[in-house]
Amino acid sequence: MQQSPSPQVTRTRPDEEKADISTVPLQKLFAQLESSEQGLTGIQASKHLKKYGLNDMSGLKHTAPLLHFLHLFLNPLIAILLIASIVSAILGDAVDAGIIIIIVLLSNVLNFIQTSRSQNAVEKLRADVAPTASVLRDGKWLELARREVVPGDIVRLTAGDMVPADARLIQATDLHVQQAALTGESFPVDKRAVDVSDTTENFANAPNCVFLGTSVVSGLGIALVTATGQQTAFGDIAVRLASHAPETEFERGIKSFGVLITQTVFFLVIFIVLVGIIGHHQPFETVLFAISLAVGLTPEFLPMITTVTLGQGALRMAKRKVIVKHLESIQNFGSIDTLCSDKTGTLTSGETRLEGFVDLLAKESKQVLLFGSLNSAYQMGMKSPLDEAILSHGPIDMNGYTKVGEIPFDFERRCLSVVVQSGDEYLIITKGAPESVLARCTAYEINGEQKLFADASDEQTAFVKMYCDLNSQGYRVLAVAYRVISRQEKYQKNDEQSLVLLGFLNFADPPKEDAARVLQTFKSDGVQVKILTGDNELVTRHVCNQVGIESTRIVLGSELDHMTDPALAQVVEEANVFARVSPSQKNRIILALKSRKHVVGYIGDGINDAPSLHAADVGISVSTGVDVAKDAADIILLEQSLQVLHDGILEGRKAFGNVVKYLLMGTSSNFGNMFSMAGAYVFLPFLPMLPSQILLNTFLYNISQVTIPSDNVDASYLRKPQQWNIGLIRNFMLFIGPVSSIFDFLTFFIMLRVFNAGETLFHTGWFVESLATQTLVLFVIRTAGNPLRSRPSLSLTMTTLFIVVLGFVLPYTPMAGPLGFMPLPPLYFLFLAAMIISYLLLVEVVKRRLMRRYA
Ligand SMILES: Nc1ncnc2c1ncn2[C@@H]1O[C@H](COP(=O)(O)OP(=O)(O)OP(=O)(O)O)[C@@H](O)[C@H]1O
Ligand SMILES: [Mg+2]
Repeated sequence: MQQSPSPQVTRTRPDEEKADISTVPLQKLFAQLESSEQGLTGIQASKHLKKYGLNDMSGLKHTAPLLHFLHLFLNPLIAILLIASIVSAILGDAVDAGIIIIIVLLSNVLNFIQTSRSQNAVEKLRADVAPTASVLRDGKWLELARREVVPGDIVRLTAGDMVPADARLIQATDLHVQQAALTGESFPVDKRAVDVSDTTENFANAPNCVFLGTSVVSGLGIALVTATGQQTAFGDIAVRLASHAPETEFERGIKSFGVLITQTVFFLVIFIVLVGIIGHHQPFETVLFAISLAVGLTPEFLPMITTVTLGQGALRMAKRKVIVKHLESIQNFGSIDTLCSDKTGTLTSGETRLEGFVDLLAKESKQVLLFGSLNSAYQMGMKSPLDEAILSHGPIDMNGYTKVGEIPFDFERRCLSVVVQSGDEYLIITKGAPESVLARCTAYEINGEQKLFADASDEQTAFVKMYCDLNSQGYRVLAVAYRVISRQEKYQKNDEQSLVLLGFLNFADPPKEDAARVLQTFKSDGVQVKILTGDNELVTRHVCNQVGIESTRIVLGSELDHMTDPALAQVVEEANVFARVSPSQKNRIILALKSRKHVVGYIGDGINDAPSLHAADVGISVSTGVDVAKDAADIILLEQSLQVLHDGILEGRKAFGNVVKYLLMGTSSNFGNMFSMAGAYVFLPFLPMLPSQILLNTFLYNISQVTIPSDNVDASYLRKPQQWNIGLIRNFMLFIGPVSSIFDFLTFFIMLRVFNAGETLFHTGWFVESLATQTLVLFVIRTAGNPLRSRPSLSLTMTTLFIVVLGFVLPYTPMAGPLGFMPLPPLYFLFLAAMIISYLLLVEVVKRRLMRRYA
């Protein structure tokens, strides 16, 4: 942390009697503070942790892995199936029941292991970017995970931090806190370590308390934590803020898919039970058959496959320096078609250099540099790249000036002031965007001589021209102004008036070398980039020209204020560059883009970016960004680079592509199979497949799918943003399902007529056929193009072929007896080969049509 010069610290002993404001008795906490200035000891801290729980909204509740596992058996279908098998075992058919139970167990074990493995891996990644707090423990300042903060801890607050818990200030220096989330007031509120007797009225405004859910805009504070997690005063608001944005298209899609399947399962079960009652079947057998079919139909591995695919995507992204905070956001990440970005640090290097400090005659001026430096050095907000540039310009003698006050920067005013004492005089020194500063000036100073601006003065026009010329050459410009002010308890925004304009600071912030090239790759991959910057239009245009962003039309923040939402929606479609926009205007632009059905990504690293990071479909921040921004983001880049972001987006598309493959498989081939089964049940004198065989079939099929997350995705698929397409999935079910049924019925016919099959031969023949067609069709469905041109991953090929071969050899193994199989006549395999080939060809034809329609 950067130590600010001469912080004037006010220090008060808190009065415990009067300020009992939290759920934890303050007396006790302060007593501990008295006894040591060391913070809590590790032992005390862990005691408190046990007592008050983790500092997050979930409290200490952590479901044990065993519970997770058992949860898998709570699925009603699985529960009924298990009960039914136990009954069946008691009634006599112990072998069959045993097989069913074993398969269910194996399925759940596989499911559980896969899911928890990828969840753990993702959890680890997330821990690396988890928010931290600066906490005093055993006399040392530590960066601890924010959830480990406990009541009684002493925490340190600096600009850009999120307040980690409810706390009472012990020390504060020019501390300003943004608590819009609590009070709606967007201008930072100042906080002091004072004693207050009455804290009951308008609690959030208590000047000596800071709250979870707020953030530090400027200044320093040291505070004693009084409440954490669910015990915090405004915890519920914080929960709402932290809680994830509305569910994504993908999550909605998965849900509606689930509903579709449940309905189908429901009707299928009723259908079979009815047929069973009317027809010739034993009731118990019927029930077991119906339930096995239902289990076969439900894509029970769907959550697992989604988690594993997204999890592997997250790991691959991490290798490319992109950390995903919420797995679900990967899908949105791959769907981004519009990327909104700020300018500094993303397009430009962010290593801003101070190039000039001039008076109003455009001559180099030591006073402009001195006043600029005083302002930058004494302000305790986030040091912007502009401040860093001023401070790294070289040593400046600031002796004789002590700081007495500050009016922090905000993105609406675009300027900031410090008040310094020099001798008996107090000066307010303001620096900021030239138009903002000029608007607050009534005079100007040349060669030490002050003159008032006349109304509509020529001088004013001349000064405007001065900075505009610099801007057009690509320089960023700040104006510096000052005036003599009286000693006041507190300085406020309206003290920034009647200022005297002194001169300008100009900065170079050249574009990144690879920016133009990377922007081109975004374009060719279907992502349009829009620039939303707080900087002015001249500088912005200059940078845009250099990196090849079309900027004939630059929309200004001031124009936005006069636009209705529908008009804005039109404008955001056409314009690529928005300059001098405030945080709330950035937010409006994003909402407007969303209203036009764009999937919007927003990348930003500042306090001012937090609202937009929330509003966008995917908020992207950088590991060096402020806590507030990282908190609001879904994705964190370990390097502020558009290239990294681009790579990440492609990984996101890949993960999404693989989840969709699984769904298409589940809805088409698997679904068709189960359907044929129900159909066969109507006319066959025996069950078309035994319940245990159905489950084995599904289990093996599922195993073949477990490697889908590792599969390659076609380059053509990665070339454009991908969106959830329930229409495609539904039509796959409606068209590809029946295609597989055609071949199933053909198999039935041949089994019965050509091979005169009895029950066991029939079961065996169909088992082998259905397993082979069901799994091999993956090679067709996994690509929108020609399957021979698209290479599947090695592991996917291996598992799929292994399962097919396993199906072929099972009837010849000792397992055949218990499973109810018998060897097949050799002629059958000839027939099977013909079937498989024509099936795959037919699916290919239908697939092409469907894919083209939904492309
Ligand atoms: N520390 C500062 N002191 C004075 N003025 C500042 C400071 N930081 C920013 N400004 C003014 O506020 C304007 C907006 O800030 P800034 O450029 O950081 O906004 P932004 O929206 O984050 O844009 P970007 O990141 O694209 O540059 C700047 O152009 C500058 O005029
Ligand atoms: Mg910025």
